[in-house]
Amino acid sequence: MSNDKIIVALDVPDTESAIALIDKLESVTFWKVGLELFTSSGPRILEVLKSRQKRIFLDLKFHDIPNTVAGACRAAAGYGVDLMTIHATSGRDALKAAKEAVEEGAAQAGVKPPKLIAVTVLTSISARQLALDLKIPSELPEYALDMALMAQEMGLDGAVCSPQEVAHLRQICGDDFVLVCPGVRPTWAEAGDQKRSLTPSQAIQAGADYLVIGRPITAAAEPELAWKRISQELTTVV
Ligand SMILES: O=c1ccn([C@@H]2O[C@H](COP(=O)(O)O)[C@@H](O)[C@H]2O)c(=O)[nH]1
Repeated sequence: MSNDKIIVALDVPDTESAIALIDKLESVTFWKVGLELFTSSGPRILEVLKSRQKRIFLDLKFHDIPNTVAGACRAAAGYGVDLMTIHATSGRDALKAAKEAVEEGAAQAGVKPPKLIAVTVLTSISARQLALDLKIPSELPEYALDMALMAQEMGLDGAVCSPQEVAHLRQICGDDFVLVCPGVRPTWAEAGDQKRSLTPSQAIQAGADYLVIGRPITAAAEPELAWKRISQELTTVV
């Protein structure tokens, strides 16, 4: 089991902290740039990663009307990243417009189009919160599946889901649909704000293509050791 299935979340406040971490964790091949770092650093951080031949998940989780998400996706696809996100709850029209815009933006920039994947239900939301706070009447696993199926129908390449739903989504959405799981926690790590977790080996065994792991590595006293422990755990997965 190769450790290129692990995407490390570069959730740090600025470019300098990001570079320090990238250089410390040399054997990480796939990094996620999210809202915090992209807001502070802008596209510069993507150039840093590309200059080191890293793969990039640009996780900006767009959520807006079709015209606005399409504009954002067109621009972001031009950066030459590998994966991008939109919230499935943007709706059918927005998902379709976003997918078309990704293809256009990449073609205009002369780069390979990134895979566009839809966030189903944030992994920080519990079943209770989905019902009581968000007033969604469906059971959480069914709702996550419905969001993934809508994204698939609109031509998206995959979905973000918690490790607890990934087996079900894999079974229904098929092997070609990219399934990316955050909310992954080794037994020795704190859950923090994640509500629907499994361990790295459980998540891969359940059918995840990629795991997104941040704080268990990046906030560890020794990030290299944490990364090694997780990589080692995955070598046991058959
Ligand atoms: O449902 C989602 C979607 C995205 N994320 C992102 O993944 C990482 C997880 O970081 P940890 O430190 O391992 O909790 C983070 O960047 C989130 O923005 C998610 O957690 N859940």
